[in-house]
Amino acid sequence: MITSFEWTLPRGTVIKGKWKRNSYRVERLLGEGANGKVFLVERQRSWYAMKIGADTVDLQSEVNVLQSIAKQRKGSRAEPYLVEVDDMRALDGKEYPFYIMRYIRGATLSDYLMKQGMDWFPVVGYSLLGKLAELHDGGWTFSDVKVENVMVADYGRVELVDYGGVTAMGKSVRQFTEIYDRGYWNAGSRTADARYDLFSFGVLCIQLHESQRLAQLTASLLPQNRMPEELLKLAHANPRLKPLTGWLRQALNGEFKDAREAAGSWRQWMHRPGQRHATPAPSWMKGLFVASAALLATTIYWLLNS
Ligand SMILES: Nc1ncnc2c1ncn2[C@@H]1O[C@H](COP(=O)(O)OP(=O)(O)OP(=O)(O)O)[C@@H](O)[C@H]1O
Repeated sequence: MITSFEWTLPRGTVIKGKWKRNSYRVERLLGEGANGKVFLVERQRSWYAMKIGADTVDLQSEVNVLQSIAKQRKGSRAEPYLVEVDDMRALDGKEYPFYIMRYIRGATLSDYLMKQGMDWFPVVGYSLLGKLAELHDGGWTFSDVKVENVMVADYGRVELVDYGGVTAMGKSVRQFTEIYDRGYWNAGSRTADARYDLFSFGVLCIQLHESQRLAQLTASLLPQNRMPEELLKLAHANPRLKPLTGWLRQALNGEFKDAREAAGSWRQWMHRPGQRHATPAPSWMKGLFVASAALLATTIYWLLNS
């Protein structure tokens, strides 16, 4: 595996693309991984995310996928994800490829749930299934579904990041993370299909609720004993996941036809009697409530005094 480069870009650094000549001002590092570093950058008062690649070939294949997805979505009203592709020269004198993408203003999945509460898990899960279904409709699998690659914006709206693993259906999955991988759990091949992502989604649900036990399990199991049944035991022992065991069994055993069917079944689970719903009021509504209460108090005070 190619590891990321060592240097970083201090706040205020201006990056000028070698070919397109557009300039971007660095605000801060958003994250980094095996394929490169992602910075928050500004250009003409708009924020973007800039991914600088450690390896030209890897970044190019990610860009190719993003370009194909963009072509398929041409005409859609959604803001494009891929904005620009270029090269830059770093202080070490070497050239690095980069691409500019839409900045996703949100928290990572685990941070979001930690802050907003686990009652948001069903909503977020449903939104993620919808995102996967959209990608599958275009003939792609995300392939590297994992907690780190899911960001959540307001009201539980999910965005996927890191398109480095996206694979055309029927091809071999190239980028995956062991514990989320169907092959690792002896539950099927590494051929990209909708069920591959649904399997990883199932592991993600367990990872969010039982990360420690899942880590212990993977450390203790012999490779031949890794089976979906072991994952389901973890789910069954968790009070929040227990009611979802039936759904998880279908996802982990590849029994859903596609992500839409899985999402439909998830929705039924969400709306089953007794399920707690996350329906917090939007912040503007809370603000409005506070303002009205203050206005009422002032009016009463004024009436009493006049
Ligand atoms: N468009 C974006 N908007 C906001 N944050 C982003 C965006 N893209 C990436 N990030 C942040 O940067 C982190 C690293 O990005 P990314 O996963 O693409 O890098 P990577 O090198 O491919 O990582 P990995 O080793 O997981 O493959 C993400 O986990 C996320 O926190």
